[in-house]
Amino acid sequence: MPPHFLLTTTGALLQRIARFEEPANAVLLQFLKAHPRLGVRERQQLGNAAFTALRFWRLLQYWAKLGSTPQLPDAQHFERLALLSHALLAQYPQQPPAPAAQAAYPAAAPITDALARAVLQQARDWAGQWPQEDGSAAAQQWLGHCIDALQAEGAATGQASSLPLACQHNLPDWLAEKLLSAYGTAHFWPLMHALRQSAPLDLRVNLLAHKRQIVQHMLQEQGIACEPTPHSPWGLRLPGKPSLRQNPLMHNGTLEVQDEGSQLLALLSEAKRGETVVDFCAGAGGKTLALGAMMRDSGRLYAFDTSAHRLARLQPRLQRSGLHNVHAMVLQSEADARLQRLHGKVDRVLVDAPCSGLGTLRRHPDLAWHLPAEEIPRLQALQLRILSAAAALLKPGGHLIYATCSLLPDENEAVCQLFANKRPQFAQESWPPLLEKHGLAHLLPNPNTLPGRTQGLMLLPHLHQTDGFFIARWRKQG
Ligand SMILES: C[S@@+](CC[C@H](N)C(=O)[O-])C[C@H]1O[C@@H](n2cnc3c(N)ncnc32)[C@H](O)[C@@H]1O
Repeated sequence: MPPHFLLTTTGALLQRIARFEEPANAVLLQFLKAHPRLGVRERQQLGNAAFTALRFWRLLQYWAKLGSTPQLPDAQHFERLALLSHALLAQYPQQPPAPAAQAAYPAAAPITDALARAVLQQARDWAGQWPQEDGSAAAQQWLGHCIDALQAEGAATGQASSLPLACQHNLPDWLAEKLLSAYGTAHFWPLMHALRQSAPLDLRVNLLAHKRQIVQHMLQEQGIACEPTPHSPWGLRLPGKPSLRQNPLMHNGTLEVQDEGSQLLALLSEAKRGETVVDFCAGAGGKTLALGAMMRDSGRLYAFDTSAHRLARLQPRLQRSGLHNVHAMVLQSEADARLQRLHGKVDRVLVDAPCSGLGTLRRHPDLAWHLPAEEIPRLQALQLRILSAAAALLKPGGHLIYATCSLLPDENEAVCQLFANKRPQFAQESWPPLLEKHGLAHLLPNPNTLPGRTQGLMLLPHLHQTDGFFIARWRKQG
């Protein structure tokens, strides 16, 4: 049972996160700094409970408010959320089903009434053990009311999951509607299951340093359990998510933290030795480093971004990586006049475009609440502008790779379509042969089951155990 002070502390943290002014990760870090007396285990429990609350935000709000008129004072409301999130944490499976495969996630709402009852009962049992002055009786009464409501609803509907839809998808309505129409129920619910779990810790082995197998042994010798990632030839997955901050393999550039989907995106851009390659939206350089290793530190690799702050974070990583072929440049905008020098000269351009980031909801469950629906058309226009500017750099026969970590067709297929309408000289490359070449043909889901996915490759947490990524490729005709 979490001690009562941990529940009040979790409540205080949730109250800050719920302003949705800053990313939850940043709020958590500030909060932990301000509470130096918390032990290692308590810090971990606090973080896990806060992120669980964010993953089940609407469900927990619904339960916390049930039977409470007038509205509860804030502190009490957030303490209720805290109690429920700790109970959910104890009851909801944190790991993906094994073997993690499409069929393993049911195409049904994640919270069955049986699971809901177990969570509420767990919370009630804990509240029953509190001293009276901590509000034991009131909490038990409220939770009893929630259990009765669940039972009544279940009896009325006769469904395995009788909770309101919003309590099942836990997303803003506009977003749930968009995803449901993009993926259909057959994929929407398995996706919702997968997005409710925390992402694994994936590392990319820098092949300029060592082979993956050797690094796997090195980690295992340090007592760190790891296994090769299912799809990327460079990846290691660490199920226990140990802290690697002090690990020499991170300090000497042998390992970089990188989701397997992001590794695949670099792999499928197929950068080669001696080429001129541009990473147009390089950010802190996650893909740049992988591209540089693929090019074996030869040719020229340009890392562009409009954010000096993000690009600055690439520098120490570059030094560790052993790469010397990278030229970083902060752009004024995608229309920066200095880009003209490269027009028609580049073999390959990767556009890892700024996007809603919804494919990373496992790691950043609060993203959905920071994102206004009106942001999507703005992003789409920016994505199209960047893609068009990037296309101008390519020589005939060159390859353009467009990627987002968004789950929304508006930022993916729609952008490809708009680009294709403007630039008929760019021929879309077909995925099956490309994937086959890399032994990755299994990444393509049956196109009949994923509606409208004709333009790109979609990596999805419930199908591939990666963050959500969209990737499209074109070849500039000569
Ligand atoms: C998805 S992030 C890139 C992540 C990066 N590739 C990595 O692997 O770490 C998108 C990046 O696009 C940058 N960006 C935004 N507007 C841009 C523009 N007009 N031109 C180039 N980059 C831009 C952002 O600063 C951000 O770093």
